[in-house]
Amino acid sequence: MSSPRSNKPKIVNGPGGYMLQDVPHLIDYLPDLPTYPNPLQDNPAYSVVKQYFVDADDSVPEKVVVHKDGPRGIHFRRAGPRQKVYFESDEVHACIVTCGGLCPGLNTVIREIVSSLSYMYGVKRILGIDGGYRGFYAKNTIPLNSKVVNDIHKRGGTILGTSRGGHDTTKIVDSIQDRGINQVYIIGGDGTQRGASVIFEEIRRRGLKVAVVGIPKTIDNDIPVIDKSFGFDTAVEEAQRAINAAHVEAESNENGIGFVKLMGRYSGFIAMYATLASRDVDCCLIPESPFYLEGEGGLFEFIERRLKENGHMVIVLAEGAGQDLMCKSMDSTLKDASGNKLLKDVGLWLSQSIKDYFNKNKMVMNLKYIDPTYMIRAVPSNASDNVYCTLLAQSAVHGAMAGYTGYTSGLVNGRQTYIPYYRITETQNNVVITDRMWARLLSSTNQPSFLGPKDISEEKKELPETPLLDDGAVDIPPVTKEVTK
Ligand SMILES: Nc1ncnc2c1ncn2[C@@H]1O[C@H](COP(=O)(O)OP(=O)(O)O)[C@@H](O)[C@H]1O
Ligand SMILES: O=P(O)(O)OC[C@H]1O[C@](O)(COP(=O)(O)O)[C@@H](O)[C@@H]1O
Ligand SMILES: [Mg+2]
Repeated sequence: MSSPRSNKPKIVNGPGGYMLQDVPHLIDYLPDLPTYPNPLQDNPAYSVVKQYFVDADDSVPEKVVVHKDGPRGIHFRRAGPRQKVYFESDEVHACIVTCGGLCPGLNTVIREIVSSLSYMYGVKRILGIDGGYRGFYAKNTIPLNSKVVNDIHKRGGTILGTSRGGHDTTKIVDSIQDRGINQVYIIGGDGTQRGASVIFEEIRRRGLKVAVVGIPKTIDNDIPVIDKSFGFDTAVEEAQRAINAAHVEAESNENGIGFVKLMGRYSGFIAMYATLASRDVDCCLIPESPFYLEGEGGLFEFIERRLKENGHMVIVLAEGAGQDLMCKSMDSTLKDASGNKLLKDVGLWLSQSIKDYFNKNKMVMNLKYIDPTYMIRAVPSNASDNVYCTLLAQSAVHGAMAGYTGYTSGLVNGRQTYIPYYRITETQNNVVITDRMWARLLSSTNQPSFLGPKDISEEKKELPETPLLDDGAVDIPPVTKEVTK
């Protein structure tokens, strides 16, 4: 067990190879904090629920598929309300911030944090931080209550605004301290969770009674450990509209190609799931799966063959795919304000390359390029994402009220959990092209893998599985690929 104020991971080992990767608690560095009965015990809506409070020993396994003689493996603390809380209702001064790119469901998460705090725990003081991390020190705050957030879940985007860059730990923690904020809810992707982790470390170093809670947001689904990120289903659904349009255009023209570019900087999950859902896609190109254009087994040959067979085709491309194939003279070292690599527009480049190839070979071809990039993340979340966001927000609030801190609230194997930051920030979730899910995609599109046997064995060595949902892959340990920015 770690000592007070130590930033070593809290690990609890148990029999049969059980390991709990626990999250920090305020009493790790403030051991004398008083506790109070959870006000939920008097809430008429919850008092009828048997065993409503989560048992202190409940934990959730990271892997549900185990071998008979294998170890019990890594577990995370189960999320949910506790018998005792470490904050009195009128003591709580909470704030919420949204950072990074947009994602469907942001407003729902904001709404449900506000509702959980006010309706479940009687909290009255909740602030919205305007425009991401820099809003802590460079902008005014937005007072939030259940009335203000009442119908925001029907809108896309975030009512709080968002931004990249601007993470100044000292200024942010100074602002938290000066305003007397004691619960900080930080909604954002991998970069944001890294930022939350350093904010938590600084708060612990200063010995403040402040719970720091991350809520994972990523349209790209590139956050590890969690089953999937909120808004992902909505984005995949929205992408169907573009793919349908591409199919209609392709079918109606001689040698028609419908070409759709989707988001996915390093991870091709949106493209993969949109393709699998659609069944109209002939070829899906993602960052994790290298491909080449010319010659035998290349993309051009495949397109030509598919057009000859079917008279039309649909291509889905994730924006991070094929970046290496593009003109070397273009500056590929440019970064955005958060340090993420700025991508070149591979969609325009590849569609032009395909046109050039068919012109050169004097073949008729009609390519229609559709770029719905921002449309799929700017829409409001769908019904199932709304429910998901609600549970996520409630879990985040229960954890902070119970004194946990320095964690990301996330769904693991269908259960809400508290995950220590280091597990969220150490790796990135990627499509593993030697997994069954990618094989399912290849078999549904009947596209070539563009890989030789050597590439496959290299890939197998490097990339064990990281499923979005249960992909049936049981025999490879859960390690993800490290991606440098
Ligand atoms: N390593 C880091 N340490 C501290 N803050 C970071 C770090 N990486 C990113 N951030 C901050 O997190 C916020 C969001 O990051 P970004 O990468 O743009 O989006 P996302 O959180 O969606 O990945 C930005 O304000 C950025 O400055
Ligand atoms: O133009 P922006 O706002 O930087 O967003 C573009 C990027 O945002 C993403 O949708 C997601 O990135 P984040 O998870 O960092 O928000 C990427 O797929 C895309 O490259
Ligand atoms: Mg990111």
